[in-house]
Amino acid sequence: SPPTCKPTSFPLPQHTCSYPPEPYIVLPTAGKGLGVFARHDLPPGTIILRETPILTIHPPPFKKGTGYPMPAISSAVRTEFSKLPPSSQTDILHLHHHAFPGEFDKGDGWTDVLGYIFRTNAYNTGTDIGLFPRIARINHSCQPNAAYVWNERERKRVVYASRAIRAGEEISDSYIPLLIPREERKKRLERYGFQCSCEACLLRGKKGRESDERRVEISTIFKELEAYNTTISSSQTVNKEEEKKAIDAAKRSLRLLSLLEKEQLADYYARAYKAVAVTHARVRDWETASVWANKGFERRVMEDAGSAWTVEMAELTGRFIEEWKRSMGAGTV
Ligand SMILES: C[S@@+](CC[C@H](N)C(=O)[O-])C[C@H]1O[C@@H](n2cnc3c(N)ncnc32)[C@H](O)[C@@H]1O
Repeated sequence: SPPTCKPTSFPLPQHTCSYPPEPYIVLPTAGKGLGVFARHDLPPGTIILRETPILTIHPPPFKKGTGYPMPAISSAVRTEFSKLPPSSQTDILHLHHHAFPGEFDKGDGWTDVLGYIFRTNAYNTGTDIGLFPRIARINHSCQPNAAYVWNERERKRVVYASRAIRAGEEISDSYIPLLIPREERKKRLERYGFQCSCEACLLRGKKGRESDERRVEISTIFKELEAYNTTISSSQTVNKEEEKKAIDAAKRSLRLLSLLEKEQLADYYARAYKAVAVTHARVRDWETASVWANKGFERRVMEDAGSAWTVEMAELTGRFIEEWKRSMGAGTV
């Protein structure tokens, strides 16, 4: 049951609650270190955490294959760390870190621990990379129930429930792109020092292959549809071939939805809803286009009400509804 605000041992102004009613609690897990758990049922869209980075660095150039060079990362982190107050330094030093066997013996040893902490916990902050000590306690899943967005205006990372989360359930997000097969995901997770044991990663044999195929197909359909959906105009004249292409694209967008739902990849729903809306606008099915544009808008709003994506979906929804009304003859004399 959700915790109640207990009376404090000293009087607070206007008897305010002594702690914010956070929707999560950090607890030890079985085999994953600490983890973040829902204190009560969290409907999709519930904001779980909003956090400003405690430390950021401007990343050195990324090297394909080997990633960011660790010595440069460590040195940048050490510089920023030294500017922080002791309480923030303690928060950072308490974070979990993973180092590969032998890394500590290679010379830099413990002086590099900040680099390993950073490698294990950091997230992007727009153009930089930063540490968020509370968000850092969220464990990974390849079928996560929470998603995140970087809010540039507030300079905060926002984590929200992307699916319904039950009270007591562990909250998970993803450290890696998810539209790749299990073996590739496994490789990408190596730097964090664990093997994912989410439902998707535990599938074996035929079921495992089918899940991999679905993820690759989702990625292919996104690429196809996003390349195709660059322009839409209600008054466009189309020849037979173009019309057929448009019908196929609308069908593919519905397949995309069903694949995403099967894989429960809610992180990608907003992107898919836009693809469904725009492909249906191209075949002048304004009702479907309006409904899915509005769903996309609702998803984007829950991430960040003021983002360019939210504004775009609001505009598309308005436009498609106008076309829908026109197609029904509404507004004509
Ligand atoms: C960003 S931290 C997450 C919080 C961490 N569990 C802690 O105790 O602070 C990343 C580390 O958590 C652990 N971890 C995260 N997701 C995991 C998972 N799905 N299975 C096992 N360990 C996981 C790994 O040790 C990883 O290096």
